[in-house]
Amino acid sequence: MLLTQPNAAGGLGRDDLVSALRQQFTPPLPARIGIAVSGGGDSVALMHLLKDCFCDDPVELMVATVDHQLRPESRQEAEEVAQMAQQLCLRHDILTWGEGPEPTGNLQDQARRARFALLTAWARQNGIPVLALGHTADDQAETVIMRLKRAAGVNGLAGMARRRTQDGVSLQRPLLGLRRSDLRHYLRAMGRSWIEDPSNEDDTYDRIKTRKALAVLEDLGLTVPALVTVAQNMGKAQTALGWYAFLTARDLAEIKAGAVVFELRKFRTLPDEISHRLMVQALLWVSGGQYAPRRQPMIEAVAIAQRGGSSTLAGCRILSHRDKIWICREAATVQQAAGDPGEVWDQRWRVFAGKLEACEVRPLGAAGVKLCPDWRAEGCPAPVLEVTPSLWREGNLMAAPLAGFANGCSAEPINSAEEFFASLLSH
Ligand SMILES: Nc1ncnc2c1ncn2[C@@H]1O[C@H](COP(=O)(O)OP(=O)(O)OP(=O)(O)O)[C@@H](O)[C@H]1O
Repeated sequence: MLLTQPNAAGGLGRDDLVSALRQQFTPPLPARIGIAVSGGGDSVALMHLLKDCFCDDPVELMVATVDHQLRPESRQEAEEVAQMAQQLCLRHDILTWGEGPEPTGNLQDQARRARFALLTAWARQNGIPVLALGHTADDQAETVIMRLKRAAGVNGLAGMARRRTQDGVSLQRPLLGLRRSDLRHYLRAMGRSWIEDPSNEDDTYDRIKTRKALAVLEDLGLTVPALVTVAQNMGKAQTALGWYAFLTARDLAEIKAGAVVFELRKFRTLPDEISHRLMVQALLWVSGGQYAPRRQPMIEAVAIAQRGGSSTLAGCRILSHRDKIWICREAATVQQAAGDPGEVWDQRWRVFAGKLEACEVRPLGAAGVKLCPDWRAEGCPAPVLEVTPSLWREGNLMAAPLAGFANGCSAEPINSAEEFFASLLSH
């Protein structure tokens, strides 16, 4: 829903905004809601409106600001937000980025990823299940334009999700149906201040250029509400495609020895959009990665697999073997993985050593597979077993639970098969 009707004063009134926001939180209400406030107008408005929204409910609001330390004034701005929160009697924390190694590459992207990591870690530490972000309809429209520029598909054009889960925290964007101008109008009317980030005028940023271009496009009728509607329509198409991909996976996919396995004959006949979705989620599930590989390498990898060939992508090996396609870990990525029994190994397995003592968990490797006389009985190609965990003592293979040599040991996957299937519904 996009609220646009102005009141007599030219913008949505406080009550309209509070009621629009309240509708975004359906019962049961969480006991705590975290609010990510940069100090900009949107997130400051979010903080004030949420305070009004939940004044009669047993919901504790807590605020956090990330200090990226990328501008000299960032600390002071974070402290200003702390004061704003204090005036509303809300607890506020400053989370500082930059204590790790010097970032390289795309700084904006890294700052964004670091911000989400810091905010979700803060939420988890404080028992906060829901974290509210201040993205508005204008941000959504800008996102759609920026993704059009990258020739995005359905998922990209669906824009930012109203809700998504990251690291066990529900990230929500309750202002996504509201206009930036209405929020500024509200803040001014209530005599509230916010911080104007000077980079919001900096044309070297894509987003700022897009914001200015949108003002021109409005004259052509390519308005924020129209772009938000496109995002909503694409969101519905995304849900439908996710559902179709899920049902397809139930029909042609299985999980074996930590690998995702597709029936080649059925996989070949799928529409591109569906084979692509299955492959992306298989790669993410196997590698534990968070971001889908780029579109072109993905298209090539799917085409190779459909022709019965093999390739590597995103830390995984895509292997066609007889009538199946196997997506398993790439040997080079696990070669050095070593750990103790009981610990998480390669972020995906936990190996239990039974009565065996003084063993180390390592990949089985090609040499290890040859030491397992019954490996063929497992029905997996050797490269799939090579990257599974096994137990070693002083250079001797003691157990390979996934290659027919359990020796009283077992290996449990950290991510369940159901998580693979469910991931198709949410992407
Ligand atoms: N440094 C930060 N600390 C906490 N939350 C942040 C920070 N930067 C961004 N956010 C969150 O992400 C949302 C969108 O970020 P974006 O960079 O588009 O906003 P902004 O221009 O910094 O400010 P605003 O959205 O508040 O006007 C913000 O509304 C806020 O909820």
